[in-house]
Amino acid sequence: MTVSLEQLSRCSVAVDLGAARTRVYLKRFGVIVDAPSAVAVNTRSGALIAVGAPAERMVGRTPEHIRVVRPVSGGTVVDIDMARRMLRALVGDRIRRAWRRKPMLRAAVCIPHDAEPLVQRAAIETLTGMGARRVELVDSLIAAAVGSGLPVEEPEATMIVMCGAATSHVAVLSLGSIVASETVPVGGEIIDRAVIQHLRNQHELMLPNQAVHPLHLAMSVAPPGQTEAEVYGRDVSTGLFRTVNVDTESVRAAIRPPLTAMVDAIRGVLRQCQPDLVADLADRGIMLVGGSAMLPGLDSMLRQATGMPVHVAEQPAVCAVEGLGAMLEGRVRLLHRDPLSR
Ligand SMILES: Nc1ncnc2c1ncn2[C@@H]1O[C@H](COP(=O)(O)OP(=O)(O)OP(=O)(O)O)[C@@H](O)[C@H]1O
Repeated sequence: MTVSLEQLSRCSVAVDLGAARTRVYLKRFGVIVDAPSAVAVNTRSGALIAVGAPAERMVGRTPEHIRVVRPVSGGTVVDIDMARRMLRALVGDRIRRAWRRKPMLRAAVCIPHDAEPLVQRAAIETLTGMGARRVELVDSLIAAAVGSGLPVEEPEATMIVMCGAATSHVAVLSLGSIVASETVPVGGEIIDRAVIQHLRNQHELMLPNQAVHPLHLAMSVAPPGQTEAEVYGRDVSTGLFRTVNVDTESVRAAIRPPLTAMVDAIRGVLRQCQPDLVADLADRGIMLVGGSAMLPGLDSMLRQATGMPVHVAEQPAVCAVEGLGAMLEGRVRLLHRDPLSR
């Protein structure tokens, strides 16, 4: 997977198809889509009922003939037809009209660092099926590093930890390329499951999926000293609705075990690096990107476990698509002329 900045500057659309969210950047407009990667379908007629946020709100609330489908899993398009229908509905008229006017339209897509050829093919087919004549693939780690403002083109090591929904990637970059990397199957979904399990064990409460995010938010905005958050759910034995006050410290403790895999991956990547690179990283530290980077306390936990400075990107969730967009707009300069390679 190699693509030059010149090839990217000819693209007009950048797409990041994630397990949790789909993001689209339109040249000269910026991010025009940032929506859940979810589609609600009528299983009898095959008709699309809702896409994005309205489809996600239906999860767990659908009658038998409606199914909420997620066409992307772990950064891989698993249902190409549904992914195309979802993208078409999300981008709306703006891109569809541009696509019709300019049939030679090129698109750039973020692709997971370790993507197999079949995964690459699925991403390309999704976009060509929508009318793109050429699709450029860019490593999502490089795109996110650019989007988070890391000086990827410098002869200096930078470390990025991309915390997604299904997976997290740890990588060290230097001179526009990835020097060392590891992927762990830990992301927001596993963390949410650990929270749900904790409430079931400690409070005999079945927490609805939609209530996990407000709990994260309550933990992040809790004033110092306030250690409780109110959550609602279904009582395991009576089946009735009830609310409980949850000790946020115990929730933090419950999510620590899955996060240790992330720390192990950081250590593994450091072991693969030359001492000069590790010395750069000791100064510059780790940049956290991806939606799960917003998990309250993740940065301090990683700081404590690694002894390195840890920073969260300004807009961690959209770093990859913003970085790819910056490449399309020609806002990225590389000191060397090599293609952006893995
Ligand atoms: N404020 C927040 N606090 C904690 N977690 C959050 C927050 N906002 C989003 N998340 C989590 O971030 C995850 C989504 O991250 P992101 O948008 O980077 O995923 P994605 O790119 O779709 O996934 P992947 O890279 O795995 O394909 C979800 O699991 C969500 O629960």
